[in-house]
Amino acid sequence: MQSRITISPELREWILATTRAGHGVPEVLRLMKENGYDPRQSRGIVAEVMKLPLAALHATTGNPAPRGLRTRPPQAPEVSIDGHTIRIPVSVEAPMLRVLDGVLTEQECAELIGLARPRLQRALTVDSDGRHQVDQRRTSEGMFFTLNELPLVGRIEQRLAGLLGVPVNHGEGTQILHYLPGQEYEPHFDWFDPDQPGYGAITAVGGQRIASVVMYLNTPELGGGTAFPEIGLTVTARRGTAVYFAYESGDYSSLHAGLPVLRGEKWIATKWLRERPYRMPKKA
Ligand SMILES: O=C(O)CCC(=O)C(=O)O
Ligand SMILES: [Fe+2]
Repeated sequence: MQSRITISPELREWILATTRAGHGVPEVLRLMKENGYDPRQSRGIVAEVMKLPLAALHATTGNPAPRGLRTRPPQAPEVSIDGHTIRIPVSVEAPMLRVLDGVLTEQECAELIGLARPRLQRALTVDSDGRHQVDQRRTSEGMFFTLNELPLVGRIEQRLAGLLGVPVNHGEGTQILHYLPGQEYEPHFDWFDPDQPGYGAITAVGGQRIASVVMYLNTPELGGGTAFPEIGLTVTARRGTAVYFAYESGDYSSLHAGLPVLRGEKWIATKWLRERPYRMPKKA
């Protein structure tokens, strides 16, 4: 498991000396990339060394599109929405994260699994060109519902929109994933890397991702939780519960992983939200 990045004294000193010598943040980031640093982590490192908020650093590295919408984190102990009482037993501020108990009813979970099962395919991830491709880091099977594809799907989208204060049309289609014993989703970020060549294409519609909601549709017998290794948190996969977390691009505290299922199976529905209205790109 990846652990929190440690910043060596040498690197810290080099960043400070380079900026003192008059080089700007973009130049520092470029040099770090040339020397093999992961650009996604470099921003966080530079922000920390220079005691700058990450958002200020994005301004200096030229993010052309204006900042879009952000989610409104629901507050503990509970929120009532759409006739459901959603309890919030765990809150974290960095990354912004809430565990949401009772987002879905048992019946809704069972119905989603039943609808998704015949449509499962080897799960895909978005590659740097914005195309969907088989990803070795993710061994599960999955499928997507389009926005408001069925009354049940639309109802859940409305519920999440009300809960997080972001209109339904900022959501990507709900994704269902199915994991068998041994299958997992290795540590990753859900935000798109601004330094990847395909970033412009991926974010042309909808902009950057701003938050994820992972809803557990069943309770695996053993394993299968969602781990946040930077903060040492593992959320238990439990039918009807969800974990919501919000992030900015470059926020490495939002690193997370679907831990291997050890016994039984695991079904989740994932909702990714964008900063601007989003619609599915047309098939090529
Ligand atoms: O399976 C999990 O617990 C995490 C899933 C996830 O990270 C994702 O769908 O982006
Ligand atoms: Fe994820």
